[in-house]
Amino acid sequence: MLGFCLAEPGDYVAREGEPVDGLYIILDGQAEVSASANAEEANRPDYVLNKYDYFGYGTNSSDHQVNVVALSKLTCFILPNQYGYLLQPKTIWNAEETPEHSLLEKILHLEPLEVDIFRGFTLPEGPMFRQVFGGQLIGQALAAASKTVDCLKMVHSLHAIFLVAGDNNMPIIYQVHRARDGSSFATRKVEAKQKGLVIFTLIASFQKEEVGFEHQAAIMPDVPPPEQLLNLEEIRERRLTDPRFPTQYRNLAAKKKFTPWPIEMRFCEDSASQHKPSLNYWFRARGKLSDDQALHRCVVAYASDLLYSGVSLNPHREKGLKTYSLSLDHSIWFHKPVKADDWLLYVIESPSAHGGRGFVTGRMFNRQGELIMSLTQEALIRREKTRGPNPRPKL
Ligand SMILES: CCCCC/C=C\C/C=C\CCCCCCCC(=O)SCCNC(=O)CCNC(=O)[C@H](O)C(C)(C)COP(=O)(O)OP(=O)(O)OC[C@H]1O[C@@H](n2cnc3c(N)ncnc32)[C@H](O)[C@@H]1OP(=O)(O)O
Repeated sequence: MLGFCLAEPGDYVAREGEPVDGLYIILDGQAEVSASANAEEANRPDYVLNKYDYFGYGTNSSDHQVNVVALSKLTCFILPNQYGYLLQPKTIWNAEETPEHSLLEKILHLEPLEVDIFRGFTLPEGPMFRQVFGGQLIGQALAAASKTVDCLKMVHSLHAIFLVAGDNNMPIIYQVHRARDGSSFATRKVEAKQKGLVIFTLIASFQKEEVGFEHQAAIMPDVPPPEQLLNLEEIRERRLTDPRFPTQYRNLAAKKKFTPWPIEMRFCEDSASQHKPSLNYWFRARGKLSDDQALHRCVVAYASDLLYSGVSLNPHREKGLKTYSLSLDHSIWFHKPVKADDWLLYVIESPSAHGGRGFVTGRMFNRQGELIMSLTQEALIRREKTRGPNPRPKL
């Protein structure tokens, strides 16, 4: 528990050699630090601690190295040792390969190259498409922007444009431009480059927590809870073993290289509703994510592009149809804090498809029915041109 310490003049607040039990912050009064009498320390002058000075947790030793004695009536706030981690500088993702850590932290990990310049990679363990996955660009660019913003400010909106298909086989350089740092808001522009060419841009706005007007008009649809639904891998498993599918189809499907996505998804409707221009599914990050809101926002941003624009193709799906689809732009508004390793319901609708472009809107709710995020995207949706193997990225 957090606590306070009240001391009278002459009281010892810390004694040399006794275990450090927390970080003490002086809220009122003065205290004197007196060094021990050993030879080396004896020459060190005593000094006085004033309001907002602190001592205790964070020194290199688990025992006090000095005495701290109240010079006047003293009030200290105590942050116990178990909360010391709050004072540690946090990376917004963890690249360490611990089995329980989410692959997403590795995917979103960036190497700092220079001030405001970072390098990201496309990992073979992650979902791989013919070009760099749009969600990866959004997540990594947001991670780069977040690293340059005061940690009290959180992203509340972002707008991204996909200019050129990225090459999975080369690193991506993220250059952050600090557009503005205000007292409540900060704005960042990020350019993602490969071979010197800008392939993607992001503009993101960050805000300090603020109390204000509140309402929520959006209502979470009534859908089964995730525990009652199958995930993508289970659906695939069923298809492989379901005798109603032709053996040839099952054999082909079994031969296809299959890498589970770092995002687990559970679909609320069965395949009969696949022709509706809408889709509801629960999703969450696989594995454990570090407790860092900036990271959780990067993770949902990443996940938000996985099964999204495809919904605008739903009414047009027919046997043998091969489509060519690419995200063109993507916007997100974060209304409330998000926990990406807990279930979120993604409610997607496509109000329009026209002129080779499909438009989708999305809302994400947490299990309590709170609207956490709103999203929009436009994507190129065409019939696939018949041609040779996958076209090479245009870099
Ligand atoms: C309910 C249960 C559901 C279960 C679902 C289960 C599984 C689902 C499985 C998978 C889903 C995966 C979903 C992943 C979604 C991923 C979304 C993305 O990540 S998209 C990546 C991000 N976006 C981009 O990279 C776009 C970057 N921008 C561009 O590439 C360009 O700006 C452009 C949009 C292409 C426009 O460029 P340009 O003006 O030059 O356009 P062109 O029309 O000239 O085309 C250029 C070039 O594109 C190729 N192309 C175009 N049209 C077609 C087509 N119809 N067929 C094939 N290829 C096409 C082609 O190379 C063109 O070059 P060329 O002129 O030589 O023909």
